[in-house]
Amino acid sequence: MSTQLAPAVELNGLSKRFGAQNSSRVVNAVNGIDLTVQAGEIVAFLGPNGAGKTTALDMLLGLSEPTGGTVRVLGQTPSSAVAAGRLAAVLQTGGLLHDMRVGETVRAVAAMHRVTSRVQEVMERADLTGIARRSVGKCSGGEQQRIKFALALLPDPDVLVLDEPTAGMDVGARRRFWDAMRMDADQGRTVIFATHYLEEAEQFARRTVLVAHGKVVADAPTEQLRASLGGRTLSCSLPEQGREAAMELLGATSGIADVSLDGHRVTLRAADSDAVARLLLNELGATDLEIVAATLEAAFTNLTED
Ligand SMILES: Nc1ncnc2c1ncn2[C@@H]1O[C@H](COP(=O)(O)OP(=O)(O)OP(=O)(O)O)[C@@H](O)[C@H]1O
Repeated sequence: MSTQLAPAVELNGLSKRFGAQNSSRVVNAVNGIDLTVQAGEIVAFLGPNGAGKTTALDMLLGLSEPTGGTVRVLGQTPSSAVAAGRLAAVLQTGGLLHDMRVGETVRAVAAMHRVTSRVQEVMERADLTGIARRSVGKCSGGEQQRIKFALALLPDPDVLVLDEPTAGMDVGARRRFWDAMRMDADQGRTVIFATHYLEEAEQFARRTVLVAHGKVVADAPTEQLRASLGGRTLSCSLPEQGREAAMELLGATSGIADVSLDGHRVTLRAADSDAVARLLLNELGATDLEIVAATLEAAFTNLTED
């Protein structure tokens, strides 16, 4: 990998319309995305089905032309970045030859790109050395994605794009895939990946770009996105004496939502959990306080609901 001054990725007003302009079947799949990703960042593209993630990534990779706006990768057009081996991808589609063995596949593509010296390293990075002699056709979906990951690593690209790389994998396969990815990303590569899995964004990306209806609806550190949008859930036991009055007070306090009582335990959501915890413990005699961060799922639902 080489150092560079230009941002890793720059999307300006990126748009893609399918269908003729005046036709009733026109789809604005991507609708004016502005995004700058600096070298070394790991960014999740998170969004529901049909949000426009794949369409945006295809343009970022130069696989399709925007109908509006521009794409620069490391200051170049996507196709020159790909040709220079600086941009590579793991896509959902795209064939591997099933009759070839895993190691053979990686060696053949390495020979094509004249990078045979990298075979061993990428086999290790993608956790393939244990299955090098297995036929590709006998590999599980997760293993086949790791083969594609190895092929993408061969040119030692500065920017790696992954479109839902773990779609269809079970939890264990997903974890092994991300373990391999994490080891690699620690080397300073820029990684942009599309996912439906909220926990993948949470566990792997420091920054999350939330996409809905072809637009960016949020772009923030993943941690911050979750905290600011979802707040936290607090639950505690309230003493019987004064419980009714306490419930009334909680219900009437701004910044507190969804107050409910189950037996002697009250559960609520709060934006400022520290302040509410103080209120519960110091003023209302609460005990056994539990505070849980909202999931990204909650943040996601808040933001993408029409
Ligand atoms: N070739 C095409 N012709 C017409 N419409 C298209 C075409 N490709 C995509 N679309 C539409 O554009 C919208 C965005 O699709 P896209 O595949 O980019 O979404 P996505 O966020 O990647 O979804 P998923 O998570 O399901 O892969 C969808 O409404 C889709 O039906």
